[in-house]
Amino acid sequence: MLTVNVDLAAHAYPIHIGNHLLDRTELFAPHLMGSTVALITNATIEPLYAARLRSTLAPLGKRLIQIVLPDGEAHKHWETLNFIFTKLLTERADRKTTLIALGGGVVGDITGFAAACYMRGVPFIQVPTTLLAQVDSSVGGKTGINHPLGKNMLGAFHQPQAVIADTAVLRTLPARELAAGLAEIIKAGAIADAVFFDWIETHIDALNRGDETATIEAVRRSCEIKAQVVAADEREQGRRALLNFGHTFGHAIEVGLGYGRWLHGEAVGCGMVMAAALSQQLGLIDSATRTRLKRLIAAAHLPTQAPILGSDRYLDLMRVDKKTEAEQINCILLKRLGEAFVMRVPDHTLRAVLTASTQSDTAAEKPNT
Ligand SMILES: NC(=O)c1ccc[n+]([C@@H]2O[C@H](COP(=O)([O-])OP(=O)(O)OC[C@H]3O[C@@H](n4cnc5c(N)ncnc54)[C@H](O)[C@@H]3O)[C@@H](O)[C@H]2O)c1
Ligand SMILES: O=C(O)C(=O)C[C@@H](O)[C@H](O)[C@H](O)COP(=O)(O)O
Ligand SMILES: [Zn+2]
Repeated sequence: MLTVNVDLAAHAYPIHIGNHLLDRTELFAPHLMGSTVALITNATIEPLYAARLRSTLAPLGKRLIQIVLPDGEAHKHWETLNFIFTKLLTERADRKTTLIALGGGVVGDITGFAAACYMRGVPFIQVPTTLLAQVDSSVGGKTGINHPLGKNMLGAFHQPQAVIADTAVLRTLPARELAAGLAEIIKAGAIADAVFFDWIETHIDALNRGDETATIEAVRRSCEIKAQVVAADEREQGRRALLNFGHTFGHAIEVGLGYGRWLHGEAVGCGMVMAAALSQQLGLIDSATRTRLKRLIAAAHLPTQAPILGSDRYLDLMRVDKKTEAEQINCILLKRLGEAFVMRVPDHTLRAVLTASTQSDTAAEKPNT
């Protein structure tokens, strides 16, 4: 096992990474506060891993409440959140109850938001079970739900007590979900670490087939990068916005097509290609750099051609982004591979890139199916 620390003064916490951590009672014990634990998972993960986690927790003698959510991005909304609150209240969960999120980013984001709200805040632990959740969503304390008009529009910053990432559970992850996780790994390299980006390029085949050593290294380095960014700027006043590379376009794709049609990682993969095109259009990077990023995203089996929504619709959707100020769209752009920055981009420049990115391939509307 290896551990990456998130050095936040008020609430620092460990990210434990390794195989079979789900069975290690001693990793959970220090982070369970009161007498009750609420294990929150979804209908797909429950039959795979919940019993194992329940027996890991059993020696600690806590009362255990289990809450099983419907699976999917389309359920990341207030009704599912309210379902959690109703269960917690019915079961008399008190304000020392620790919530445990066992699942991917959807379970993690909703559970974290439930923890931020329930009785004005209870502790929670992230047990991420997708590659995407292990490399990105379980770390950093962004929690929330979607609104029909915008992605992650309701939420809170609420840091977990710990992240326990059991890389062995990735063996049951469908290939399409593995690829989605690779998008956020590529993002970490593209915005912050050119050497890591090179490493991903040379290990992409190993990562695609879920090679254990390569996967653990990718999880470790991605978490390290995210932990550094979050420790420097927990509430996204500046540098943390770089973690949004590809997301201004990506979130527009997710909302525009309907939640769940493209996976978050697929939309972000394609969004990074679009952001690289924009960076080139603005004269920040050359075509060789843009092509390198696009090739890596394609090699990770992610879509590189944007779905056709129409430029006006894209711009409307992009303007809902949380980085927008006074109706002006802010994008994360590349200076080079390994270095990114935020810039306000005028609509006419975005329109040119949107037209070029969507003009040729209607098959892109449904990736990997
Ligand atoms: N909070 C953040 O910082 C942050 C960062 C990135 C993404 N996100 C959010 O995360 C979400 C995407 O997360 P995701 O990609 O994990 O998707 P997800 O949570 O929908 O999980 C993907 C699918 O894999 C299944 N699954 C999970 N673990 C499995 C396993 N071990 N074996 C078999 N199947 C398994 C799930 O049931 C689901 O069907 C989006 O809502 C996105 O907005 C949040
Ligand atoms: O942690 C962050 O900060 C990120 O931006 C990570 C992203 O990968 C993630 O998708 C996040 O939820 C997007 O944040 P949002 O504020 O744009 O909703
Ligand atoms: Zn993301």
